[in-house]
Amino acid sequence: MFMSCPCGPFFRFEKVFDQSTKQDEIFDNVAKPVADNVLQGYNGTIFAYGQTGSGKTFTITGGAERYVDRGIIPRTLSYLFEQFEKDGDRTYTLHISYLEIYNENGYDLLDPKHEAAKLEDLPKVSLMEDSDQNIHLKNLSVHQAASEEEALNLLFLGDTNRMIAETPMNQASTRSHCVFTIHMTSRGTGSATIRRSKLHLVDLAGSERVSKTGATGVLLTEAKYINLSLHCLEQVIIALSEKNRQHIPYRNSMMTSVLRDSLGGNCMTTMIATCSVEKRNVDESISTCRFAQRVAMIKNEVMVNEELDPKLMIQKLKREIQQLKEELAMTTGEQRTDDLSDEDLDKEAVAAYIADSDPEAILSIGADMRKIQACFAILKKHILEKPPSSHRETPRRSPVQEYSAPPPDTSPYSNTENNRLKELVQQRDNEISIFDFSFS
Ligand SMILES: Nc1ncnc2c1ncn2[C@@H]1O[C@H](COP(=O)(O)OP(=O)(O)OP(=O)(O)O)[C@@H](O)[C@H]1O
Repeated sequence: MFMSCPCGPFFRFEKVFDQSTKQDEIFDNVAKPVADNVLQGYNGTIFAYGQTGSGKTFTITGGAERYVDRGIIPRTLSYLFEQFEKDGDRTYTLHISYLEIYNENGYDLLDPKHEAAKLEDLPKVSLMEDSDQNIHLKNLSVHQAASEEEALNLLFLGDTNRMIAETPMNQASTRSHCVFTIHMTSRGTGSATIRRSKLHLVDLAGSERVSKTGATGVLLTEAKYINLSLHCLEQVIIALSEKNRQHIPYRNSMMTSVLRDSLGGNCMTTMIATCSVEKRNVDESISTCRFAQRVAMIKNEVMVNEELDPKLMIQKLKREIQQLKEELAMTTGEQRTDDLSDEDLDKEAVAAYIADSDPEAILSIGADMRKIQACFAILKKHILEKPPSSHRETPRRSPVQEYSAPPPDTSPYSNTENNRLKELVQQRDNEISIFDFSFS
């Protein structure tokens, strides 16, 4: 679709919606494809950008008066729960967080103790970066919603907490950025793999230039912060749309830090540019279109976010070990415990082997990982206890004289098969230790 004015620049967009467009059409065209991808395990972001009063909040949250005016957030929640019901093969869990960024400070809109309180009373959210440069939001609460109703109640709580201030431009203007995030996890029945995806639904503050708002005092400060953060957003967008650009200035504002993944990361991002059709706002509308055009040039690479559930993995490995032990007992004809008793290993034969200076001496202990490990332990202890200078030469003895040959293999399986099974048991044991260690 194209958008142009007779005398001005020419823009090309994926789709253009006019004033008569209804909310269900916006949802079907814009939000539903993103929600479908989130259900598949991809991250998604939808953000609305445009000047004050152009319809960002109406598009993202909706109008409060009529049910048909519900915006993208309530419709997406409703759609997701509908899909959870339909999909009998997977179990879904949904959590919600709601962040407001006002004058470069983050606030948790879902703190139940502070309903309708002053914004400054809400818990302050700060940014933390881990060693892998992932951004974490400290103090932002995340709430589970088990049904559409619970999710809508959270949205309502957050919206009640949103800061509303009056400016000459608009009587109910949002002077902050709001990020409503749906965190979703899902697991296929009996599978140890979990999918985690996130959907950010973002309502940015008005993008108009400070001079146009006629603001002074606190409102001027707000406008400056808004302009600054939108400027930072613009800088990030420009950097991302330039080929071979090394440094992307995400850290310059809280908004770009939070949306780091959505802009140029592992995320399917959709921007809705809201424009006023009034003649006096034409400059702002052109500036919004220019920004949208730049955003459209960014190419993100996305992947499904899948990981192994450590608890289920441990259970699975333990089951596998038990089965392997049973199989091993069948092939060797002996029930083996994890511990090695004194009778199991001929320690004297091991000591004689260590003392034997014949480089070709052989120690036969059978194909038993427990015995092999015990021999290594004895050998190590011996090396650590005896300094090299104290080694004494021992008379050469023939290994044939000293040790009897291993018993013939009478089992229906070969030694190679037994060894393979024992090694598998050992390998699984090691994997469990790693998992136990990681989650202890
Ligand atoms: N498509 C629409 N249909 C009907 N009313 C609309 C539509 N879009 C916006 N409005 C109305 O216009 C007014 C301003 O819209 P809205 O609050 O969504 O603007 P905004 O871009 O979010 O402004 P701000 O930047 O100040 O938050 C509201 O009263 C809203 O109900």
